[in-house]
Amino acid sequence: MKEVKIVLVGYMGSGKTTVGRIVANHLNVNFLDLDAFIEEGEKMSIASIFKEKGEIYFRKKEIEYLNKVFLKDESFVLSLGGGTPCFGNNMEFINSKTPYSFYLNVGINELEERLVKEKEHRPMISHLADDKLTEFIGMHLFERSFFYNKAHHKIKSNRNTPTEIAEMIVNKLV
Ligand SMILES: Nc1ncnc2c1ncn2[C@@H]1O[C@H](COP(=O)(O)OP(=O)(O)O)[C@@H](O)[C@H]1O
Ligand SMILES: O=C(O)C1=C[C@@H](OP(=O)(O)O)[C@@H](O)[C@H](O)C1
Ligand SMILES: [Mg+2]
Repeated sequence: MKEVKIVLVGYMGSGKTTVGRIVANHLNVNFLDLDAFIEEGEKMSIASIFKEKGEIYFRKKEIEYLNKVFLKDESFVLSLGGGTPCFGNNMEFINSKTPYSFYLNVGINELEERLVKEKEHRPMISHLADDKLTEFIGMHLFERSFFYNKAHHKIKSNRNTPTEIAEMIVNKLV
Protein backbone atom coordinates (compact mmCIF):
# COMPACT_ATOMS: atom_id res chain seq x y z
CA MET A 1 0.00 0.00 0.00
CA LYS A 2 1.32 3.45 -0.83
CA GLU A 3 1.44 6.15 1.86
CA VAL A 4 -1.99 6.97 3.24
CA LYS A 5 -2.88 9.73 5.68
CA ILE A 6 -6.37 9.45 7.17
CA VAL A 7 -7.85 12.26 9.27
CA LEU A 8 -10.99 11.90 11.36
CA VAL A 9 -13.05 14.95 12.28
CA GLY A 10 -16.34 15.31 14.12
CA TYR A 11 -18.00 16.50 17.29
CA MET A 12 -16.84 15.50 20.78
CA GLY A 13 -18.00 11.96 21.41
CA SER A 14 -18.40 11.09 17.73
CA GLY A 15 -15.84 8.29 18.16
CA LYS A 16 -12.78 9.81 16.47
CA THR A 17 -10.32 8.40 19.00
CA THR A 18 -12.01 4.99 19.28
CA VAL A 19 -12.58 4.46 15.55
CA GLY A 20 -9.19 5.94 14.55
CA ARG A 21 -7.37 3.36 16.63
CA ILE A 22 -9.32 0.51 14.98
CA VAL A 23 -8.68 1.82 11.45
CA ALA A 24 -4.95 2.20 12.18
CA ASN A 25 -4.74 -1.35 13.57
CA HIS A 26 -6.58 -2.71 10.58
CA LEU A 27 -4.25 -0.96 8.11
CA ASN A 28 -1.20 -1.60 10.28
CA VAL A 29 -0.20 2.09 10.30
CA ASN A 30 0.55 4.51 13.16
CA PHE A 31 -2.33 5.93 15.15
CA LEU A 32 -2.09 9.53 16.31
CA ASP A 33 -4.58 11.40 18.44
CA LEU A 34 -4.00 15.16 18.29
CA ASP A 35 -5.12 15.65 21.92
CA ALA A 36 -2.70 12.95 23.12
CA PHE A 37 0.09 14.39 20.95
CA ILE A 38 -0.46 17.84 22.50
CA GLU A 39 -0.61 16.38 26.03
CA GLU A 40 2.65 14.53 25.47
CA GLY A 41 4.41 17.55 23.94
CA GLU A 42 3.17 20.07 26.51
CA LYS A 43 3.38 17.61 29.43
CA MET A 44 -0.07 18.76 30.55
CA SER A 45 -3.57 17.32 30.25
CA ILE A 46 -6.04 19.03 27.90
CA ALA A 47 -8.16 19.96 30.93
CA SER A 48 -5.14 21.61 32.63
CA ILE A 49 -4.17 23.50 29.46
CA PHE A 50 -7.70 24.96 29.25
CA LYS A 51 -7.74 25.78 32.97
CA GLU A 52 -4.24 27.25 33.30
CA LYS A 53 -3.56 28.73 29.85
CA GLY A 54 -7.04 29.22 28.37
CA GLU A 55 -8.79 28.12 25.19
CA ILE A 56 -6.98 30.52 22.82
CA TYR A 57 -3.60 29.12 23.88
CA PHE A 58 -4.98 25.58 23.30
CA ARG A 59 -6.22 26.50 19.81
CA LYS A 60 -2.77 27.87 18.90
CA LYS A 61 -1.20 24.65 20.12
CA GLU A 62 -3.66 22.60 18.04
CA ILE A 63 -2.55 24.45 14.90
CA GLU A 64 1.11 24.02 15.82
CA TYR A 65 0.84 20.27 16.53
CA LEU A 66 -1.37 19.66 13.48
CA ASN A 67 1.39 21.14 11.33
CA LYS A 68 3.96 18.97 13.12
CA VAL A 69 1.99 15.78 12.40
CA PHE A 70 1.95 16.50 8.69
CA LEU A 71 5.76 16.84 8.63
CA LYS A 72 5.82 13.06 9.19
CA ASP A 73 6.75 11.25 6.04
CA GLU A 74 4.70 8.14 6.83
CA SER A 75 1.23 6.65 6.75
CA PHE A 76 -1.00 7.35 9.75
CA VAL A 77 -4.51 7.68 11.06
CA LEU A 78 -4.96 11.00 12.86
CA SER A 79 -7.93 11.68 15.12
CA LEU A 80 -8.46 15.38 15.76
CA GLY A 81 -10.09 17.15 18.68
CA GLY A 82 -13.70 18.19 18.06
CA GLY A 83 -12.74 21.85 17.67
CA THR A 84 -9.63 21.48 15.50
CA PRO A 85 -11.36 21.88 12.11
CA CYS A 86 -13.11 25.06 13.27
CA PHE A 87 -10.07 27.29 13.88
CA GLY A 88 -7.53 28.95 11.60
CA ASN A 89 -7.52 27.37 8.18
CA ASN A 90 -7.07 23.87 9.60
CA MET A 91 -9.66 22.17 7.39
CA GLU A 92 -8.20 23.68 4.19
CA PHE A 93 -4.72 22.69 5.36
CA ILE A 94 -5.80 19.07 5.99
CA ASN A 95 -7.66 18.76 2.71
CA SER A 96 -4.63 20.10 0.85
CA LYS A 97 -2.48 17.37 2.40
CA THR A 98 -4.71 14.31 1.97
CA PRO A 99 -7.80 13.13 0.06
CA TYR A 100 -8.79 11.09 3.14
CA SER A 101 -10.48 13.47 5.56
CA PHE A 102 -13.58 11.87 7.13
CA TYR A 103 -16.41 13.49 9.06
CA LEU A 104 -17.94 11.13 11.60
CA ASN A 105 -21.51 12.40 11.55
CA VAL A 106 -23.35 11.28 14.68
CA GLY A 107 -26.79 12.50 15.78
CA ILE A 108 -27.40 14.74 18.80
CA ASN A 109 -29.12 12.09 20.93
CA GLU A 110 -26.35 9.57 20.41
CA LEU A 111 -23.72 12.22 21.22
CA GLU A 112 -25.57 13.28 24.36
CA GLU A 113 -25.85 9.69 25.62
CA ARG A 114 -22.09 9.25 25.25
CA LEU A 115 -20.99 12.66 26.51
CA VAL A 116 -23.14 12.77 29.63
CA LYS A 117 -20.95 9.92 30.97
CA GLU A 118 -17.65 11.55 29.95
CA LYS A 119 -18.07 15.29 30.17
CA GLU A 120 -15.59 15.89 33.03
CA HIS A 121 -12.57 15.31 30.72
CA ARG A 122 -13.94 17.72 28.15
CA PRO A 123 -13.50 21.35 29.21
CA MET A 124 -15.98 22.65 26.60
CA ILE A 125 -18.86 20.86 28.38
CA SER A 126 -17.61 19.94 31.88
CA HIS A 127 -19.31 22.97 33.45
CA LEU A 128 -22.75 22.19 31.98
CA ALA A 129 -25.57 20.59 33.97
CA ASP A 130 -26.70 17.27 32.46
CA ASP A 131 -30.11 18.71 31.49
CA LYS A 132 -28.44 21.51 29.51
CA LEU A 133 -26.23 19.20 27.47
CA THR A 134 -28.65 18.35 24.62
CA GLU A 135 -29.43 22.00 23.91
CA PHE A 136 -25.75 22.96 24.00
CA ILE A 137 -24.72 20.10 21.69
CA GLY A 138 -27.50 21.01 19.25
CA MET A 139 -26.37 24.65 18.93
CA HIS A 140 -22.66 23.91 18.97
CA LEU A 141 -22.93 21.11 16.41
CA PHE A 142 -24.97 23.40 14.16
CA GLU A 143 -22.17 26.02 14.27
CA ARG A 144 -19.43 23.47 13.75
CA SER A 145 -21.09 21.39 11.00
CA PHE A 146 -20.07 24.02 8.45
CA PHE A 147 -16.42 23.10 9.07
CA TYR A 148 -16.94 19.34 9.50
CA ASN A 149 -18.79 19.17 6.18
CA LYS A 150 -15.66 20.36 4.39
CA ALA A 151 -14.20 16.87 4.94
CA HIS A 152 -13.84 14.91 1.71
CA HIS A 153 -15.92 11.99 3.02
CA LYS A 154 -18.90 11.84 5.34
CA ILE A 155 -19.68 8.77 7.42
CA LYS A 156 -23.17 8.78 8.93
CA SER A 157 -23.60 6.65 12.03
CA ASN A 158 -26.97 5.10 12.71
CA ARG A 159 -25.98 3.54 16.00
CA ASN A 160 -23.29 1.54 14.25
CA THR A 161 -20.52 -0.03 16.30
CA PRO A 162 -16.98 1.42 16.18
CA THR A 163 -15.88 -1.60 14.11
CA GLU A 164 -18.66 -1.00 11.58
CA ILE A 165 -17.68 2.68 11.27
CA ALA A 166 -14.03 1.68 10.83
CA GLU A 167 -15.08 -0.70 8.02
CA MET A 168 -17.04 2.09 6.29
CA ILE A 169 -13.88 4.22 6.34
CA VAL A 170 -11.61 1.46 5.05
CA ASN A 171 -14.10 0.76 2.23
CA LYS A 172 -13.71 4.35 1.00
CA LEU A 173 -9.96 4.00 0.48
CA VAL A 174 -8.94 3.44 -3.09
N1 LIG B 1 -19.83 3.75 17.44
C1 LIG B 1 -19.92 3.85 18.76
N2 LIG B 1 -20.95 3.29 19.42
C2 LIG B 1 -21.04 3.41 20.77
N3 LIG B 1 -20.16 4.07 21.54
C3 LIG B 1 -19.12 4.65 20.95
C4 LIG B 1 -18.94 4.58 19.52
N4 LIG B 1 -17.80 5.27 19.21
C5 LIG B 1 -17.32 5.74 20.37
N5 LIG B 1 -18.08 5.37 21.41
C6 LIG B 1 -17.89 5.73 22.82
O1 LIG B 1 -18.15 7.12 22.92
C7 LIG B 1 -17.22 7.74 23.81
C8 LIG B 1 -16.47 8.85 23.07
O2 LIG B 1 -15.64 8.25 22.09
P1 LIG B 1 -14.27 8.93 21.63
O3 LIG B 1 -13.62 7.97 20.72
O4 LIG B 1 -13.50 9.41 22.81
O5 LIG B 1 -14.83 10.18 20.81
P2 LIG B 1 -14.10 11.51 20.34
O6 LIG B 1 -12.63 11.21 20.25
O7 LIG B 1 -14.72 11.80 19.01
O8 LIG B 1 -14.45 12.54 21.37
C9 LIG B 1 -16.32 6.61 24.33
O9 LIG B 1 -16.85 6.16 25.55
C10 LIG B 1 -16.45 5.54 23.29
O10 LIG B 1 -16.27 4.25 23.83
O1 LIG C 1 -14.61 20.08 20.75
C1 LIG C 1 -13.65 20.66 21.32
O2 LIG C 1 -13.49 21.90 21.26
C2 LIG C 1 -12.67 19.83 22.07
C3 LIG C 1 -12.67 18.45 21.87
C4 LIG C 1 -11.78 17.54 22.59
O3 LIG C 1 -11.47 16.39 21.79
P1 LIG C 1 -12.56 15.22 21.51
O4 LIG C 1 -13.42 15.66 20.36
O5 LIG C 1 -11.72 14.03 21.16
O6 LIG C 1 -13.35 15.03 22.76
C5 LIG C 1 -10.48 18.26 22.99
O7 LIG C 1 -9.73 18.59 21.84
C6 LIG C 1 -10.81 19.52 23.75
O8 LIG C 1 -11.46 19.13 24.94
C7 LIG C 1 -11.68 20.50 22.95
MG1 LIG D 1 -10.89 12.14 21.02
